[in-house]
Amino acid sequence: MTLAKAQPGKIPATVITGFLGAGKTTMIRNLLQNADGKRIALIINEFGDLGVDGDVLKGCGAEACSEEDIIELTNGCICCTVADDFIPTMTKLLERENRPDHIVIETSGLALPQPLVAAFNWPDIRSEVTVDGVVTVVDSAAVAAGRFADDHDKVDALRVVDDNLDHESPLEELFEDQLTAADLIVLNKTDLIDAAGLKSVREEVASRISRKPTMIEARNGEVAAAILLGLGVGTEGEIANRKSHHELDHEAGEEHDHDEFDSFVVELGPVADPTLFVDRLKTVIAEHDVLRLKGFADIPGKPMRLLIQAVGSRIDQYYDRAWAPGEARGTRLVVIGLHDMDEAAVRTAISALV
Ligand SMILES: Nc1nc2c(ncn2[C@@H]2O[C@H](COP(=O)(O)OP(=O)(O)OP(=O)(O)O)[C@@H](O)[C@H]2O)c(=O)[nH]1
Repeated sequence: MTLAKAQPGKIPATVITGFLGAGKTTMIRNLLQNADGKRIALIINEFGDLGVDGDVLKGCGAEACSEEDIIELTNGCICCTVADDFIPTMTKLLERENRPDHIVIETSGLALPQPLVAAFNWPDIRSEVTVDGVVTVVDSAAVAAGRFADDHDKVDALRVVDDNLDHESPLEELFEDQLTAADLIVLNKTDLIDAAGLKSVREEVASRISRKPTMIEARNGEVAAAILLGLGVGTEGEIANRKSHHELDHEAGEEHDHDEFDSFVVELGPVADPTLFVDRLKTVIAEHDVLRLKGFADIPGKPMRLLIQAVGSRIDQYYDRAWAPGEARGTRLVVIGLHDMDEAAVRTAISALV
């Protein structure tokens, strides 16, 4: 890949984006464990009030990135808090005596990468850092299952009765916006689909964007550091040509917000039977169309907490670390869905599982 536009003296920053649960944190964890001796500072932005990603990454014990190099931005989606949150964080990072070799930024699964990349054109940042590249992680199984494809016939039919329906679904728009910003697309979770499925995912992804960024395939986010880092694009100089739906709408007078999505945290007591709990959780997720659920469960008699990760109704679980001395044991799950998700009903359904 070309290094022509790499800027000597500036710290390269890689922006990693992709929809909820695509595998961004998993890919970064793998990167930190195989960083070819680079010292990496990590800025993580998560949607939902429970820093699960930060916890997962801090617990990975990789030498490339100590705990002080992991910075969590928790005041909402990074694309909306660029001036208040991201710029001051970057400035502080750059003032450090011991500067990192590379900065990796994980956006929330609901963030538009464009405003973040554009922030690298701010004078204080531009002189010191450049965007090495934007990497968009795709959940190939979710694409194959039609998660991001609107039923256009249905929408067209609804539009006949409601002219205000001029938007694609929020999922479809975000999916396209995150692809539009990409310098490299990682088609992840290839283990969950067959070769024919993967071929149609490639075609579908390609059909969503006019540019042709490189597309690679991965499982469990296993992509070599030499591929992810060192793209040398300087994306901040090109981002004006990769406008999101929201920027285009904004030019037409509409504002961007995250009202289309909602999140809340459910706190529960101990979970006596984790197998049964997870099994029933799948049903709750499917019935209420929960997009993403993640958190930790307290299993009586176990010294470790159980990490629960659901993307749609596919759930992974493993004991990730021991409860720390003095740490209050408890079950805490963050739930993310579309804004019309019935929070009270989901809370009641999940609470009934323990
Ligand atoms: N089967 C399979 N599961 C995967 C793969 N990559 C990630 N996962 C699982 O998918 C779930 C979500 O992965 P994350 O890495 O947390 O996804 P994310 O994009 O960081 O999620 P958000 O930060 O919530 O947007 C976890 O349970 C992962 O173990 C993969 O290639 N195959």
